[in-house]
Amino acid sequence: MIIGLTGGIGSGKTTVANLFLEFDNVAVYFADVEAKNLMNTSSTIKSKITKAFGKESYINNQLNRSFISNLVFRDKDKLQILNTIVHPEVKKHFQNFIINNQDKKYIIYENAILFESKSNLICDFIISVFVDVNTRIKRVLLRDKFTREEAKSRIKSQWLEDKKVLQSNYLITNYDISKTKNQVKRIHNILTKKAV
Ligand SMILES: CC(C)(COP(=O)(O)OP(=O)(O)OC[C@H]1O[C@@H](n2cnc3c(N)ncnc32)[C@H](O)[C@@H]1O)[C@@H](O)C(=O)NCCC(=O)NCCS
Ligand SMILES: Nc1ncnc2c1ncn2[C@@H]1O[C@H](COP(=O)(O)OP(=O)(O)OP(=O)(O)O)[C@@H](O)[C@H]1O
Repeated sequence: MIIGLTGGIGSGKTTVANLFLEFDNVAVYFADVEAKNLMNTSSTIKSKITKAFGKESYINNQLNRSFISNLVFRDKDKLQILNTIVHPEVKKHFQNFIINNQDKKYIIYENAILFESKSNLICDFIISVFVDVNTRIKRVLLRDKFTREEAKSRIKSQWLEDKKVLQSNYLITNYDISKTKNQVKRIHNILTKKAV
């Protein structure tokens, strides 16, 4: 059983995904982490990115993230090009992860842009993590070196939260972390029964 776990930047998906990782028999795939690894290791992705965005895309064989983010979060067409290069490879990589984790009760697929990349289509159920946009911006500014404008430009490149929540099966509101943990336990109990 594949469970999509999504939410906009700074909503707390990774925090929630790590809570699911504490249960036995649950595997978690962190799509953004794997995408970043693949962008540095896959020769297919590297040559396509270099062709699309130029040689400056890589420094010492590592993705030049500030260069790419300055391009793609200001220009929807460029973001679309990047997504078209990266996402098919992530999807292939995830298929292998599924094969290697067939013994698990269920697999959590954590992805900031689950709906935007149409990865919701491979999920049996979807969980959205939600906090209001001002809280998200505050948390992102605390966590990253982003400016407020950089955080906002990423938010603009993602779907509105309402649209995601309406298409989700479960909602986790992530303010007080102890309440978040209770919601995770409740959903885990439901999913464990469904997986039998
Ligand atoms: C564009 C890149 C190089 C910018 O790197 P940078 O270090 O500045 O930001 P970082 O990776 O920490 O991303 C911050 C947040 O931006 C959002 N974000 C990342 N990629 C995307 C995207 N393709 N579309 C919309 N939002 C995105 C996520 O909420 C993410 O947590 C990087 O985000 C990237 O490699 N993105 C492509 C991989 C991808 O699509 N990941 C999303 C899930 S597969
Ligand atoms: N309930 C909470 N209370 C306070 N801070 C929190 C809470 N949940 C998460 N955070 C913090 O908020 C920040 C964003 O959380 P997290 O990295 O889990 O979000 P995310 O949705 O995965 O973001 P991104 O899309 O950018 O990867 C982190 O610094 C995290 O420690």
